Amino acid sequence: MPDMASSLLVGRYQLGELIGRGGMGEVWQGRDLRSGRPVAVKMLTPQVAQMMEARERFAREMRAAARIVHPNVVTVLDVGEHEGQPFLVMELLSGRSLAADLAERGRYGIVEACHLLGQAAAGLDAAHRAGVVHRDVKPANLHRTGQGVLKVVDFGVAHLATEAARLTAVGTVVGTAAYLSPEQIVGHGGQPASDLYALGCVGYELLCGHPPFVGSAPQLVYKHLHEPPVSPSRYREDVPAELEGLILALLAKDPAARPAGAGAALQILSAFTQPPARTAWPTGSPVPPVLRPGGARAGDTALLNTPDSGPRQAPSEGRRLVVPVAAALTAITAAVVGVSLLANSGQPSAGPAPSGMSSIAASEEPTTTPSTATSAMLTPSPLPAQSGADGWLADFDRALLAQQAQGGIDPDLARKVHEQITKMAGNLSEDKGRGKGKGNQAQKQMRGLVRDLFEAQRQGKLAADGPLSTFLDRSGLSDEHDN
Ligand SMILES: Nc1ncnc2c1ncn2[C@@H]1O[C@H](COP(=O)(O)OP(=O)(O)OP(=O)(O)O)[C@@H](O)[C@H]1O
Repeated sequence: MPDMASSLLVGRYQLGELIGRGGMGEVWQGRDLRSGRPVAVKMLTPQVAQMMEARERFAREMRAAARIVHPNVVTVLDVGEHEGQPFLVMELLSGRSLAADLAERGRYGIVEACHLLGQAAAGLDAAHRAGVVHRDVKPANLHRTGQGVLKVVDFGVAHLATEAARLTAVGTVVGTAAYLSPEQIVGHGGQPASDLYALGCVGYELLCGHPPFVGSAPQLVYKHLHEPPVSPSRYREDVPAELEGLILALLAKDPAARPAGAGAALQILSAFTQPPARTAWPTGSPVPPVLRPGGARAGDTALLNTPDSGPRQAPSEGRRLVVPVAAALTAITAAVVGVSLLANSGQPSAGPAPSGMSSIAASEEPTTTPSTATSAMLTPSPLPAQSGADGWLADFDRALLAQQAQGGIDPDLARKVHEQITKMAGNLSEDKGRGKGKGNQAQKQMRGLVRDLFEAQRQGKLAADGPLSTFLDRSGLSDEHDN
């Protein structure tokens, strides 16, 4: 590959240092001279470019990827060609990939693994809802930023080489084939369920320190197709049975037997994570977070209090799951059915919204700003580091998804809130890139959104119990709202 250092792409993107190399190309630090924004630029190798069935397809996939605006998905900013070499421009991430993290740490504690996996599931859920399938979910494509936010990267790039080519290409096969679903191996991949299988492989690796199947490429192919995975609890006995059930369900050979969607997986994972670490409003607001009287806190329960104190002895061969996979699947299905029933019945809606109701809860179309009348009740304070707000929004969205999976929120309201969150995340990301934070405006929007949800709670559109309601209570804004 030609040395691209200091190159100027399409008169706009100035390349700096090389960040790293992968099978498809190189990733460079860069700067968008038009906006001044620091960016990451992925240059595809000429070989990969030649393997592309059509350049229009690459551009089409990248445009699709650019539509996914979510705190757990890297933002794609632009796509182009430099002297015949395709490139894509992304937000520049701090931190490192989970692959690099895993290489150093070996494996994760239960709560941390679920937290990371939950973020990956949230990002994939957003992509699938936007009609985009990743096709190459693996630790190298899950980036953990310096602020601890996980971002799914490399959407839509995997199609550039066919699965068959990737299976035979020396050097690329082992890393990728370890996460390849059975249906991708036989050439029927490219559906959301394939991403769920790969997510299961990643979850397994986070918990056990290695993916479910290891070996040479032909061995991996055989095992993915025919061999049942060894239960994670055989490698570490502190894996809760329900979590093990989820991982094994994700690894089902038959795509139809996997959880119905990434959102369903997220719901199960949420049960194992600490109450979000950043549920407190990220402003350093003088108002302390409101904790529910008697509410459980991270580490209070034996279930959550699972410090990872290094390798443990494998439990005996005879160990059985306390909750079998079928039960976990039933729980997942029930959650999903619950959501669709809710959508049909329109519950828990409490009838038409009164005219003075907030924009989100009452209007058909989502709006970017909350109604000013009640926003004025909340006193905005300056936003902190925008990275803090990123994480807060990611937690917010996870809590929303978990609440939705429980059927505790009006589906229409959930959709609008999700749109608001993704819009705010996009605004924050853009502001950060331009180096000029619209902190006050973003903060106003977030406060307005919280206020709208308290209003929705009063109207019966949001259940008072559940992950989102707990998140709101702990936002530290509830007593501002009550005043
Ligand atoms: N937007 C980004 N900001 C910062 N670093 C990034 C970004 N995207 C990718 N990287 C990093 O660049 C390096 C190379 O990434 P790349 O996607 O080319 O390779 P890979 O994912 O390791 O392998 P492959 O492309 O074969 O799947 C990795 O270390 C990755 O973490």
